[in-house]
Amino acid sequence: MSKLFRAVILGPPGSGKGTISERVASIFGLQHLSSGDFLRQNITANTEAGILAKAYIEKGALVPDHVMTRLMLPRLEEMTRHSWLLDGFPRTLAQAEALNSACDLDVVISLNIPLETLKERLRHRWIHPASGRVYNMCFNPPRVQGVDDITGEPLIQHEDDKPEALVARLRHYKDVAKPVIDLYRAKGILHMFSDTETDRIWPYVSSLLSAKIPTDHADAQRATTH
Ligand SMILES: Nc1nc2c(ncn2[C@@H]2O[C@H](COP(=O)(O)OP(=O)(O)O)[C@@H](O)[C@H]2O)c(=O)[nH]1
Ligand SMILES: Nc1ccn([C@@H]2O[C@H](COP(=O)(O)OP(=O)(O)O)[C@@H](O)[C@H]2O)c(=O)n1
Repeated sequence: MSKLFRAVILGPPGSGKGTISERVASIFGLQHLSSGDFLRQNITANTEAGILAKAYIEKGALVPDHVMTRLMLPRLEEMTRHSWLLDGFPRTLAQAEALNSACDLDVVISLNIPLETLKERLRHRWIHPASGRVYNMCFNPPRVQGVDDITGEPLIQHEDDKPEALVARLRHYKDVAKPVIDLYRAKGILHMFSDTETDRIWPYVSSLLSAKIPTDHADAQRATTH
């Protein structure tokens, strides 16, 4: 069996993790595991973890480490036969250490986007709450203003994407993420990308993954997903 590929994408809210992950999933055939989407599914399904997490997310706070690891590690267990790209987890050093003890990562992609750009993007970000689909009224608008392309249901804006909550949230992200980035840098698997546009970062991410992902594996994954 060809070797499985394990990657993590790190970056502040609005840095383009979801956007890049979707491209990686469709082009390289990796499973995109978004902890934010998984949290939202758990909230909708009223699971124990979902009920716990909801109170934190509504306040714009981070969900505690033990809740996140109890949610995500079993999810990764289910994926032992797949290659994946993990988006949104780990967010803290404790989460990174828990992930370390569960699996070996091949690559960590870290998105370094200027604060002004993040603020501008998140101001325009709207989501379809049931699916987690993300739109940007400038960069990636829905086909019909204000409604989801697939279901036609209304889009909403996260409380914590509204300008008042944003700056504090982005500052806090930086403090919490620094030791996680340092850990992966020390392991020699960190690849940092800096720009204001996803479309300019994408070619570099794509060539990194082309070089790292075994070709037979990428072909095999694509064959099973198409
Ligand atoms: N203007 C602009 N918006 C972008 C770009 N890349 C992503 N976005 C939008 O910025 C918002 C945040 O992107 P997302 O992928 O959700 O970031 P995440 O929070 O890191 O997962 C979304 O509304 C995206 O559609 C870009 O290069 N330019
Ligand atoms: N490891 C994680 C991932 C998400 N979350 C929470 O879930 C929310 C949505 O996560 P997300 O990854 O979809 O969105 P952003 O990081 O773009 O805000 C975050 O704003 C956090 O409140 C968390 O607390 N810990």
